Amino acid sequence: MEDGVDHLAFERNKAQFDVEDMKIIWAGSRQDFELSDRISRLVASDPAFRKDDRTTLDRKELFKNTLRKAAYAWKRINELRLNEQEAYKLRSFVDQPAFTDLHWGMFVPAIQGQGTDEQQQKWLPLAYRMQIIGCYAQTELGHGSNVQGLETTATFDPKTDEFVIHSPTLTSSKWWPGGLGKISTHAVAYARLIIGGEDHGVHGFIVQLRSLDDHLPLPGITIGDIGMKFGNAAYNTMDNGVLRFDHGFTGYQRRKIFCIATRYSAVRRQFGSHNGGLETQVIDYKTQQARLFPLLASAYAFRFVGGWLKWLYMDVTERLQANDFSTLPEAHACTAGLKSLTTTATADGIEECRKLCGGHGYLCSSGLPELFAVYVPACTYEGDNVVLLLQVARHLMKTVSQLGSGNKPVGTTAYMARVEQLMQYHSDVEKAEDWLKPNVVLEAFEARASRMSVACAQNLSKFANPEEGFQELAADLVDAAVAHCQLIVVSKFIEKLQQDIPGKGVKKQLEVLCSIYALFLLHKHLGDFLSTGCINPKQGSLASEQLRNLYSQVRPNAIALVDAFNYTDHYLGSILGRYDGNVYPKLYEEAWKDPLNDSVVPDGFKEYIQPMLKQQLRNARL
Ligand SMILES: Cc1cc2nc3c(=O)[nH]c(=O)nc-3n(C[C@H](O)[C@H](O)[C@H](O)COP(=O)(O)OP(=O)(O)OC[C@H]3O[C@@H](n4cnc5c(N)ncnc54)[C@H](O)[C@@H]3O)c2cc1C
Repeated sequence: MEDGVDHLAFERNKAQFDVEDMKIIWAGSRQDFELSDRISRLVASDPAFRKDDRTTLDRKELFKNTLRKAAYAWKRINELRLNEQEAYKLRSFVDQPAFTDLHWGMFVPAIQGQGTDEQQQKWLPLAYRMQIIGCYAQTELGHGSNVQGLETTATFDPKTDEFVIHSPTLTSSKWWPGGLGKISTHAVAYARLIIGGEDHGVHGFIVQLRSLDDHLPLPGITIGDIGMKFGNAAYNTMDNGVLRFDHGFTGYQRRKIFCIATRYSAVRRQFGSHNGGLETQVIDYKTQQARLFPLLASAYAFRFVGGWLKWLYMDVTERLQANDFSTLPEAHACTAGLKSLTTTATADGIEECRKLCGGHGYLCSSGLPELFAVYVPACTYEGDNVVLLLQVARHLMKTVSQLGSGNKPVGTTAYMARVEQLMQYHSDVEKAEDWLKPNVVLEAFEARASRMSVACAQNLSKFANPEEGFQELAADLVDAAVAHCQLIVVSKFIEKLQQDIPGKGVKKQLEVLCSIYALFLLHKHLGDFLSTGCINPKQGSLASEQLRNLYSQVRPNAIALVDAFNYTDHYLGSILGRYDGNVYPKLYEEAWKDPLNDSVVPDGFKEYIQPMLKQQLRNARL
């Protein structure tokens, strides 16, 4: 394999659609594509942003390296006069979790969203210029999901007109906030508001943590990093912190893996050589396709539901401004459920992709171990995924209970209004191709979701105490919530396909991917569809037959479909996923860069190994 050669060119020539057109669809618009393309190339071409040495650095070196990159990124953002959107893209393509993520993603939005006018005027200009650096300090050692259980207190002192923030117990120590451990000068800290001895529940307070001159913690504040986390490098670039107040005073990557696993599956060959010819590309094994292509389809499905979520957010914001709260509970359930569904599927998908890449997927140079370690906590932070699904289930139970009351279900629960019809539904699929009809798929998903919700509601009604019933039936409720959320993703993919989609062959590919996504879910959750009586066993096997046909259709397009993500090799950070497919020489080259290969004879040989070989361990100093 030579350098400068596109080893995947034969794969790219097979594509039945125009990959440049798909890049635009993937990005959302030509403008979004051009922006991402420009900024990702800017980052990739700047040696200051190199990241291939990350897994070999010790924690202190890694952390300092993160600080340097964050400072350099901010310098470039100012020098190039990047706007907010460009700056956000630049930080994303630097691709190294840092305190700045929390500053811009949680601290600033918390002040914008929850601060008073006075607080906004005081703190936002400083935060925008990074003259103060902030974090979001909510979780405590004793409580994460249960926000109402937080123990930190903020007691109003009328004599000084100040809030006294205090950590009364060990378990009240703030624990986990990113950027808190070593860097943040300020925090939006959540504490119980106590006025005149009365507890007014949990509120956010802007608290200064460190001196703006010498960075030392302010009096009464004990602060530090919570220690090493999962994996090498990975999230260890972040100073997740611990904080205790002793009466101190006060005043917010999944597609990479699919790209890596798809490209490598086309490069990797095992068995099947005839008369000394080439062996079989592992991507041509049907088992590889059945594991890989649903993941590829999910990347597109989640991309489109993500675009729709943006719209939902804007819609709810506009309504709130007009004092219209009618869609808020449904929008909350929707965002909570989709966060849970997509992060769980992606975390599981990363491990599947590692296995799809065989042994080499276990090497840090594959990029997969680091991606795994960085990504998996997303199932926990910003709301534990099971806790979030239980919130969705509560909303679904409320929706079902109100069905007869004239309270019409809105948005993504609107299908529930047809519950009587959906309870009578029996799929009319007779042949495998029937499963390609969007309405056939949609109705089956609607019937399954509504029947699972109705069954839960019926079982709940058997309990004298509804809360006891909710606890007892929690696992079934979570399954019902998952069914509802999967319906949302499938329906939004289908809606996207009803729009005008320009570009040669693009729409056809998206139709194939949409069918794969939906039929794979149906295959995986066949038990749900059968036990609720939405489909019969024969129709289940017709869906599996159609799925196999669809895998054959996507096969020639697989490489082009991941090329459409338009990732630079820098951003992808994986030898297995290289655009040019030149995997083996680069893996070999990379191995020699490991610090263990700095010397031919390893440190420790003389003291420990030589005495063993020479049968002199008895006298050795161990
Ligand atoms: C990498 C990382 C970064 C983070 N960054 C921040 C940050 O910047 N700021 C911040 O404030 N916090 C941060 N956190 C904390 C994060 O928000 C919490 O970890 C999260 O909210 C989950 O809470 P927990 O850890 O208490 O889990 P727990 O709630 O203790 O969950 C433990 C188990 O109990 C289950 N469980 C909990 N409640 C229920 C229930 N009612 N019914 C059924 N099952 C239940 C959960 O499903 C889970 O299986 C971060 C965490 C991580 C891992």
